[in-house]
Amino acid sequence: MHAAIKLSKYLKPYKHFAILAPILMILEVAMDLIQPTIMQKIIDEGIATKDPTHIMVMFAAMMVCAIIGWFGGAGCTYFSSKAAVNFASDIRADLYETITYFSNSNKDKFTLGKLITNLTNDVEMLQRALNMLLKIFVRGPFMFVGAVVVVFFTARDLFSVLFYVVPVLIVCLYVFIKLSISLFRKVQETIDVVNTRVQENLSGIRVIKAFNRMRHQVKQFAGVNEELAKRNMTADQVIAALTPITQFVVNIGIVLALMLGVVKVEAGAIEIGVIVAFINYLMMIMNGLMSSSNVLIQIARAIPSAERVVVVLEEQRDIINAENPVKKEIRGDVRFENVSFSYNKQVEPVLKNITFEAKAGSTVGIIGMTGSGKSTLIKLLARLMDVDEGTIYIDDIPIRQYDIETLRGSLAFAPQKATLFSTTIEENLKYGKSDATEEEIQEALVASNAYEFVEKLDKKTQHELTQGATNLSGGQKQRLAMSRALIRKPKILVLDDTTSAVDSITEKVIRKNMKEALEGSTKFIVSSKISSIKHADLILVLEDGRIVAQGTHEELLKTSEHYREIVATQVEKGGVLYE
Ligand SMILES: Nc1ncnc2c1ncn2[C@@H]1O[C@H](COP(=O)(O)OP(=O)(O)OP(=O)(O)O)[C@@H](O)[C@H]1O
Repeated sequence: MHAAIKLSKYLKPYKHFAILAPILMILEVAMDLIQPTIMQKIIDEGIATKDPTHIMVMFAAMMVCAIIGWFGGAGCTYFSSKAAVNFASDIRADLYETITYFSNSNKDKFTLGKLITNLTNDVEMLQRALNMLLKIFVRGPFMFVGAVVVVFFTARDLFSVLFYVVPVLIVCLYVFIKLSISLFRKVQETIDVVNTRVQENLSGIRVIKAFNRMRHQVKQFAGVNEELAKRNMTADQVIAALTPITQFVVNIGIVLALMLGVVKVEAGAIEIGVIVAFINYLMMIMNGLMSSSNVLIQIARAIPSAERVVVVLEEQRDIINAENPVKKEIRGDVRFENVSFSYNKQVEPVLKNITFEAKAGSTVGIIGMTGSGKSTLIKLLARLMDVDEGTIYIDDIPIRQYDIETLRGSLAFAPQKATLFSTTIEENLKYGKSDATEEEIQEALVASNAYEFVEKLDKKTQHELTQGATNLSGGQKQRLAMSRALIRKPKILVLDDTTSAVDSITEKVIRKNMKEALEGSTKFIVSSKISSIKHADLILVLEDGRIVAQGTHEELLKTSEHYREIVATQVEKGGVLYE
């Protein structure tokens, strides 16, 4: 419930619609409530006394009520939908923005499947609940109370029937609401599991095929799918049983009313029309109670969704701007001073006491065993995470003091996994520089040695990439990701193992082009290949999160046993060292 209150701020801009909708609904219900009384008057005062004028007048009154009621109902639907759709759309937009700004550690707290459920299913659930709340929540109680009051004044002789019927109806509905809340909560949890499975299976479809695990995956999915179907079925069956049971209770009420009514009519206490009107009101009482319970069920279903949405919206961004952040242009001097970092604060740090200095325009090569902390080190430079201890300086200013946009705007990052988007090659490059000209695009493609293969494509830079750029080879993807970084002409360029899928001749060309294109930029090149980093002005050798040696290739050959070992292994394996 707390979560629902927190989300109520999203309704504020649409409060006029949210107020108008129930008011119009009251109008519709009021008109509905008048109808049986008019009908009673037609029977008792018109038909019984054979007075056609009275019948016509009452009929006209009935029509007027019906038209006003229709306007009330239609207006309520229009305004409630407007409020609910906009409310949900704003929440969805905020969720998307929050997730987009998530840092690595924020993101690690949620599975992708769960975030997708948040953005789709949960928001949809909130929209439906609000729509129903605005439309029916007023209708149900108002119709119930209205019908009871009207019966009290117009059919008091039959009022006692309500004492038997209404409590039974209320108990039935209470049991159903309780049952359906717990059933729908289980459905929601299973949807989460299904979404996570779908997301994981589809993104890993190639691995699944390569390992011939299709049957296993299909079987595994069938398991969760069956569970979801079972839970949905149980919940639906419970809801479906509600109508016949309440109808049965109401039918008993009608029989009671008829039995009592016949006695009263024979005794001359009431007219027949009163019985007809009473039966109508009894149906309204049932409808009123049922629609109230439907709304309560829908709200109960939406509460877990609201809670999950609020958890994401309230996730504190851990990478934020300092007060009065520095926005000055970056030159590119980088200094790490005793930097330590851990993903999980409970365990040993992934990086320990990292200290080095790189002058603007120089090239830093980072090499080390897998898992030694190379990618982590450069992610810290882009402030994708913040250091736990020590300080990273750029141009002698701690990076925490920079405006994040200024910092990231001066930096270009080509990550280990070349993530490209499902749009054209040109648009992908424009992620690097949104206003890039045709010429700049060509230049960047040439620098990363991607020009030739792009030229061979039918539509060249207008070639559409599939999701995950599966219509490109690994090396082509890497080169496009590099073009996207190079097009920015950044002050600091970070390439995280971006040539692992590129042959050594192509790599040599790229290195040469990059040197020319980015003369003044500081370049960080992470690689497991000596050939990729041996030309660097400074090479950092990482082992188990520590820098065990640093210097130029020649210096390290003399001073570092560890470096010599890496070189020796790569020579043994036929690595190209001296091209
Ligand atoms: N998001 C994360 N959450 C928790 N631990 C992580 C995370 N990312 C990396 N690690 C751990 O941090 C350590 C360093 O990882 P990192 O990716 O920096 O190594 P690396 O040297 O770049 O390895 P590789 O050459 O295989 O890419 C590893 O032990 C890894 O398991």
